[in-house]
Parts: sequence; C-alpha cells; structure tokens
Amino acid sequence: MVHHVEHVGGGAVFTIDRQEKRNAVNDELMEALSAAVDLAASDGTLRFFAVTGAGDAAFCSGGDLSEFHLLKTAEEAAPMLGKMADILLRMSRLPMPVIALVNGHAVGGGCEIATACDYRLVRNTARCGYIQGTLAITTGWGGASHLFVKTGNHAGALRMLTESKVHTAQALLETGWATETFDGDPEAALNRFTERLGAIHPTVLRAYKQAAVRKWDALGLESMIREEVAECARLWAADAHHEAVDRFLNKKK
Ligand SMILES: CC[C@@H](C(=O)O)C(=O)SCCNC(=O)CCNC(=O)[C@H](O)C(C)(C)COP(=O)(O)OP(=O)(O)OC[C@H]1O[C@@H](n2cnc3c(N)ncnc32)[C@H](O)[C@@H]1OP(=O)(O)O
Repeated sequence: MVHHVEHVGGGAVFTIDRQEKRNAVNDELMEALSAAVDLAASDGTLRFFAVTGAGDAAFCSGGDLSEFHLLKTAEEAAPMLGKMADILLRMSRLPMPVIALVNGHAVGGGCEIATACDYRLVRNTARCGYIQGTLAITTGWGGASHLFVKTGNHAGALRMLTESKVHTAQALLETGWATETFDGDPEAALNRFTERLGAIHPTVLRAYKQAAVRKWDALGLESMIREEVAECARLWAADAHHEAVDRFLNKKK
C-alpha cells in the first residue's frame, strides 16, 4: 500500500504507510500529506480530518533518518524541517477538528505530528515521546511550539521535551497529552470518538475550531514555529547529531 485517504463517518482519514520503516516520514510522505491537507481544506462537508499509521507497530517513527541523514548542514536541513513544519501548521489550522489516531509508537517527528492535532486517541500498547534530545537535536517540525500553545500543562510539556524519552499511553493520559486511550481496533476507537461529533452540525464544529485558531494566532504560533525550525537546523549541523544518527542506523550491524 501507499499513503492514502479514506472517507469514514463524515471525515477523512490519512494513513501513513511505510511499515518497513515504522512509518518514517520522507519527502514522498510530506507531499502526500500536504495534498491531503489541501483537499480537506477545500471540502466544506468534512466533520473531521484524522491521521494514522498503517499496521500495529507504529503511528510514525519521525523523520526517515536514512534519507535525512544525507542533509549535513543547517542550510541543507532547514528547508526539509520548514517544509514539514508548514504542512503540520496547515493541518493543525484545518477548519474542522483534527485527530491523531495513534495506532502504535509515535516518536520524534511522529510525536510532533500527533501534537499538531486537536485530539490524540492513543492505543494502550503505544509508546510516544519527543526523543529528539537523544539525537542531540530539538524538535524541528514545530512540535514544541504546538505543545506549549495547545496544552495547558507547562511543566508537563517542558518535562516531556527535555527528558526525551518515551511514555506509556496511561502516563500520557494522566498528563493530558492523550485525549483518550483505547484497546484493539483503531478504526472502532475513531468511530466511537467521532460519533459524538456526528451529532453536531458541521458549522458549529468549524466555528469552535476557528476560535482555537484565533487563540493560536494571537499567541504567535507561526513565528514560534519558524524560530523552532531555525534552532533545530543549527543543532542538526553539529557532530553530536550526526554521530547519534550513525549509532541508530548501525545498531544492528
Ligand atoms: C527529522 C525530523 C526530526 C524531528 O523534527 O522530530 C525527527 O523526527 S528525528 C527522528 C526521530 N526518530 C528516531 O530516532 C527513530 C526512532 N525509532 C525507534 O525508536 C524505533 O524504530 C521504534 C519506532 C520505537 C520502533 O521500534 P521497533 O519496532 O523495535 O523497530 P526497529 O527499531 O527494529 O525498526 C524497524 C526498521 O525500521 C527502521 N526505522 C525505524 N525508525 C526509523 C526512522 N525514523 N528512520 C529510518 N528508519 C527507521 C529501523 O532502522 C529498522 O530497519 P531495519 O533494521 O532495516 O529493519
């Protein structure tokens, strides 16, 4: 399979499908997600937009380290980081609720994708975390800015970023990062969650979403994200980052 969009229960579900790489993001995925976001933005009938991962193992393992490792300098990394940050910002600003259906592990940039959504439905077996610190970089797709602006738990957010580790679904429910947790079939969990949205007229859903977007604009989310991208690009160029990625890519050799 390749990444695809399905229409389910009045909404659109985008599935990341690179299971052999634990659904890591490469340029092709960015293009597919960008197109799906554009399509959703122009569809006045959608009640929600959801993003999920194919298979049971991973929602998304972040940037594809084997491909993005070829980017060595800040100048080389910044366009890739900025491109995905822009796609996630556009996704987060969609006029309908945006849901991360976290079917499996969400680490690094995968955690950023989920955080850019309004809601996170997390499978109980999934482990999620901003592990970028272990690669000697910060978040590069706007994930820290989304986290600080959208969650009311400042200490929890800062701790999640600085500790750079994965968390259980239960722990993420307690901090408020996970909206709900579920066992079993992700599609059934999505249906249960969106059933409640289905009872409300789409214009009402969209009006409340606009209220949230106005708050993010007032807080300057977009410029925060631009600074975040630039900071990550600076750290990307350091030997410490390239050595950490080498260790990950060579761990089984
Ligand atoms: C670039 C943007 C930056 C950001 O702004 O946030 C980032 O996203 S940095 C990238 C952060 N991601 C990582 O550090 C990768 C972390 N991956 C893992 O921790 C694990 O793979 C997993 C997601 C917890 C799953 O573990 P497990 O089920 O045990 O699978 P494996 O580790 O054995 O992986 C299977 C297979 O997939 C390859 N893989 C996994 N993640 C990536 C990745 N992000 N990029 C490239 N390849 C990835 C892994 O190398 C294995 O390949 P083979 O050995 O060839 O089978």
